[in-house]
Amino acid sequence: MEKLVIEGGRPLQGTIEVHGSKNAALPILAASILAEGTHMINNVPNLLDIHVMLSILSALGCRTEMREERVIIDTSTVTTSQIPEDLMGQMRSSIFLMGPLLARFGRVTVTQPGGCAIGERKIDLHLRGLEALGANIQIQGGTIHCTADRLVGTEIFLDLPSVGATENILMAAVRAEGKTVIYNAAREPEIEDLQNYLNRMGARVSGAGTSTITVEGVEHLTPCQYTVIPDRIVSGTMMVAAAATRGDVVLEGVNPEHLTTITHVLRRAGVHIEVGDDIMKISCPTRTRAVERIVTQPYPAFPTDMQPQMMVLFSLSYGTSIIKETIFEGRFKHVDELNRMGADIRVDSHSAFVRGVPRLYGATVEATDLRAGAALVIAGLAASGTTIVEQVHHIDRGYERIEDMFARLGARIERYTSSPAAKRVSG
Ligand SMILES: CC(=O)N[C@H]1[C@@H](OP(=O)(O)OP(=O)(O)OC[C@H]2O[C@@H](n3ccc(=O)[nH]c3=O)[C@H](O)[C@@H]2O)O[C@H](CO)[C@@H](O)[C@@H]1O
Ligand SMILES: C=C(OP(=O)(O)O)C(=O)O
Repeated sequence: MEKLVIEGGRPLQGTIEVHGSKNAALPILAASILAEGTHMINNVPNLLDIHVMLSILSALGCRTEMREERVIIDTSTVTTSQIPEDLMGQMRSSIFLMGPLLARFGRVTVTQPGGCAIGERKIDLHLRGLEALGANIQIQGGTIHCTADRLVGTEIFLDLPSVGATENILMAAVRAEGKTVIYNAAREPEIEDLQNYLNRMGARVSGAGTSTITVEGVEHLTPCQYTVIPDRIVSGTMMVAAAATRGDVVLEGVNPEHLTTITHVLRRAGVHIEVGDDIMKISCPTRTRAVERIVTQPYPAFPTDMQPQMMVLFSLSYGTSIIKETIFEGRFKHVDELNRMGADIRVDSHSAFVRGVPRLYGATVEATDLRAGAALVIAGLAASGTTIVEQVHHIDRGYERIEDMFARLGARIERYTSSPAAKRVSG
């Protein structure tokens, strides 16, 4: 069990480069199955979820190798289209293998995916989309058997713009016969990145980034080299951390277009933000002010993956802010932990009422999921005294050694493996 120990109260200062996007890299790695041969994917972050995806690809028979931020995958040696249950359960993104395996081999067997415990997270839209393309789906106990002699393009209307369902259906449709149109598709930048990778391999996809995606099926795809986009949630987390500690931070290698909503909310709170082509400067010399109300919604609205982190900033702002969470019904688990650090947050149904306090205080808190964990780290950086964040493995799913990232900006943060004697020190 690892924990982070943070001595708070130091403004973050300096320059840092943001790593590649987890949520773009995961479906892209899964999509490599669609084309037989050797793929080279660059700017892949060194994260727990990425290693789980590589383990799944290896279990299927692929040869995989990760060197620094480059992944090489040879998909010509696949021997099975059944994903081991223990790997399926380690993350939500294991479900991304369904579409590609079905499209290439005509069959796939999976169990329920794992992932952050932030809500029910059904997969009905994934399954219905694959069925619409011609798949036969049998569910026995917890196992889902999916087969198809052929996939045929069709019109699919998603009841809600699910990111994962859009990506899964898209990956199956690229090798279906004829034309598929996905209506009410999710519009996240990671879907556009997947479209670009698929098209680089010879697919004919258009419309990603809008709510209608059109796919003209092709028989064959060719492996290629591709570079993943920067992680907009890691970028946003660093922006909020800079603001909450009243620091002065430059982020390099970011895509400011993907951060428009977060930038807008931070500016309303009084944070200074300068924007260049792939660089952003965040400074916050004085205490921020409340933002009356934000609502998490599908892109381009405010992202649910930034809700816990923004709650920390609001906890320290003048006045009362309201945050409404509309995507995941169980994504307020960080509230109790923040209140233990001196925050004043009350949850009523899907809304959190955040009354700003002048100061947070160090405490021992538990990361219940990935972004809740990131929020607690920010709270610890801004708080007076010592904060211990437990269950760090959740944070490692989405941030490349978060303690190193913040230590480079002057934070006092250390990771302990089992006992303080076995600590690894940063900063
Ligand atoms: C790896 C990845 O990219 N993860 C992101 C992806 O997750 P993920 O793809 O799982 O999120 P979805 O967009 O699918 O989920 C949105 C909502 O749709 C519901 N739903 C989804 C699928 C389905 O078949 N049935 C159904 O009811 C979910 O329970 C949730 O309430 O988008 C989320 C919403 O932006 C982000 O928080 C996650 O970081
Ligand atoms: C919820 C997240 O990831 P996942 O969908 O992989 O659980 C996240 O990245 O915040």
